[in-house]
Amino acid sequence: MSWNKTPLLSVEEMYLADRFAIQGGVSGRTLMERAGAAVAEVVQSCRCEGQVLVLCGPGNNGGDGFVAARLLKESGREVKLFLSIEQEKLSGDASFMAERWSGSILYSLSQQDFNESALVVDALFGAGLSRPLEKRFRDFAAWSVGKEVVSVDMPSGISGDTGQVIGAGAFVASRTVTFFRKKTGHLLFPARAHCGEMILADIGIDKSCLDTLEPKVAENSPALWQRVLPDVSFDKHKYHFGHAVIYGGEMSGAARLAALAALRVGAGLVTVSCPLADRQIYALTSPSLIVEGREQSGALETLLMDKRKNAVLVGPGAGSSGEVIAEVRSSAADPDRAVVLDADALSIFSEDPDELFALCHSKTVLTPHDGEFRKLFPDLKQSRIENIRTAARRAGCIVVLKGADSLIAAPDGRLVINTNAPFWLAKGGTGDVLAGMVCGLLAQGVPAFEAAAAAVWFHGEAAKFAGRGMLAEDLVFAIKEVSAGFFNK
Ligand SMILES: NC(=O)C1=CN([C@@H]2O[C@H](COP(=O)(O)OP(=O)(O)OC[C@H]3O[C@@H](n4cnc5c(N)ncnc54)[C@H](OP(=O)(O)O)[C@@H]3O)[C@@H](O)[C@H]2O)[C@@H](O)CC1
Ligand SMILES: Nc1ncnc2c1ncn2[C@@H]1O[C@H](COP(=O)(O)OP(=O)(O)O)[C@@H](O)[C@H]1O
Ligand SMILES: [K+]
Repeated sequence: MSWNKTPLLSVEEMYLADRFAIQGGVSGRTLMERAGAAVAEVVQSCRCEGQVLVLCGPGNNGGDGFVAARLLKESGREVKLFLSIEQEKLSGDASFMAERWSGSILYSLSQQDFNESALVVDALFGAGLSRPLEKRFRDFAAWSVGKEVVSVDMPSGISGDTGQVIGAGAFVASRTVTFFRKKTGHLLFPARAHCGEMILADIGIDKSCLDTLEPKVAENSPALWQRVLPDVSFDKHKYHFGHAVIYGGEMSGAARLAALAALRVGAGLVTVSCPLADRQIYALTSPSLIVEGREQSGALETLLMDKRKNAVLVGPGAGSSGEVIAEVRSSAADPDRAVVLDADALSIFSEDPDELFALCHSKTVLTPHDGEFRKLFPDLKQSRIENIRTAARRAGCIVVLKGADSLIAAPDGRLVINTNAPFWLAKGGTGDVLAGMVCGLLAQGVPAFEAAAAAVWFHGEAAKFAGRGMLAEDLVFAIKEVSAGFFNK
C-alpha cells in the first residue's frame, strides 16, 4: 500500500496519467471534451453575465479553451475567442476542437476587448509551461486584473512543478480548473495566490494509474500519518508517551514555548535543561515541566544517560556559544534517540554544514526557515521544492522548510506540502512551538517523517483555532482544542 494517500502530480506524471487513460480506451478527444465541459460549467457557475473572452494557446490547453467556448456559445453566452497562432498550425486534438468552433477567431486583442468582457477564460498555457510568457500575453494578464478570470489547468505563466512565475508575469485567476489530480505547483506560493479557488474536475482518468506512477509528493493531511499517532488507553502510562528533553539556552522564552508545546502535543514527560540562574523562570512557566539547572556545559550528555529520554530538541533560544555544538553532538550520539534541530542549532553550523550532516540520522529532523536553510545549503539556488529535495538527501534526514507553504522532505524522495497555515503564523515564537511539537511527537514514537508532517498540520490547525491576533503562547493552548477535536472524531 502506498504511503501517499493525497498525491499531487508532477507535470510529467500528469502526461503519463493522460497516456494511461488513452491506452485504457478513453480517447484524447474525450478527455479534452470533458476538460472543456468542466471549464464551461465553472464559467456558468460564476454568476457574471456578459461576454466571455476565451484566450486559446497553441497546445492542448488551447484545445480545452475551444471546447469551453463552443459549449458556452451553445448555451447562449456571447463568446469572443482569441487564438495565439494561426489555426492551420494547430495539431492533434486541439486542431480537431478548433474545427468544431463555429464562431470567428481573433488573432490580436486590445485592452478594449478585455474591458468589454465580463469574464476571461485563460486557456493559453497549462501546467507544463517552460518558457516566460511573451509580452503580448503579459499584457493580456495585466488587462485581466480585477476581472473574473477562469484559468484552465494553471494560470498561464506559472510552472506546474515549482509554482513559480516563469519570467516577468502570469495570470491571476479567480478560479482555476484542473483535471484528475492537482499538480504540485498548485499548492506552492506564489502559484497558490494566482490560482484563486481551485476546482478539481474528473475527466474520466482511472485512479489505478497512480499505483504505477507512485507520486512522491503529497498534500499534508491526517490520511498520511494518523495511523501512526498513538492514542491513550487503559494500559499505557506516561512513559509510553516518551520523555522529551528541551535544551534551554540564552533566551528562555523560545525553549519555554517549545517545552509547553511538546507537552501539549502528548509527550508523557518533558524535561528542560537550563542555566542554573534561569531555573526559577522555567519552573514557574508550568508545574508540569521538569527543570534541571546546569552549571556547566556537557549537561545534556549526563541527562541523556537515561535511555527513557528518547527525544531531544536543541535550538530555540540556544544562543551561539560553542557549547551548543557540543550539545548537538551529545544529542545526536545515540541513533535510537530522536533529535530536532532548529534555529541556533542550525545557524551555528553555517561555517561547516557537513559537520552537521554527519551527525544527522534517520530520527533527526531539521526545521529551518528560509534564512537558516540558505546558511546550511548556500549552493542550492533553485525553487524551494527542488532545493528541499536535495537538502534532505544531502543531510540524510527529515527536513522541514518552514514558510506559508511549509515543505517536509525525506531523503528517499517523499515530500509533503502543507496547506493549512494561516498567514498570521508569521510571528516570533511560532517556530519554537513547532519545533517543540515535532519533538513531542517523536517522543511518542512517531516516525520522523510522519512526526514532522503531523506537527506542521496540527500547528496550522492550532493557528486557525487561535485566530488572527494570536501569540505563540495562544498557539500552545490551541493545540489542546485541536487535539480534543481530532481524537474525539
Ligand atoms: N490529462 C491531461 O493532462 C489533460 C490535459 N488537457 C489539457 O492539456 C494541457 C497540456 O497540453 P500541452 O502539453 O499541449 O501544453 P500547452 O501548455 O497547452 O501548450 C504548450 C505548447 O505551446 C508551445 N509554446 C509556445 N509558447 C510557449 C511557451 N512560452 N512556453 C511553453 N510552451 C510554449 C509549445 O510548443 P514548443 O514551441 O515548445 O514546441 C507547446 O507545444 C493541459 O494544461 C490541459 O489544459 C486536457 O485537454 C485533457 C486531459
Ligand atoms: N506567511 C506565513 N503564512 C503561514 N505560516 C507562516 C508564514 N510565515 C511564517 N509562517 C510559519 O510560522 C512559523 C515561523 O517560524 P520561525 O520563522 O522559526 O519563527 P520563530 O523562530 O520566531 O519561532 C513557521 O512554522 C512558519 O511555517
Ligand atoms: K491556462
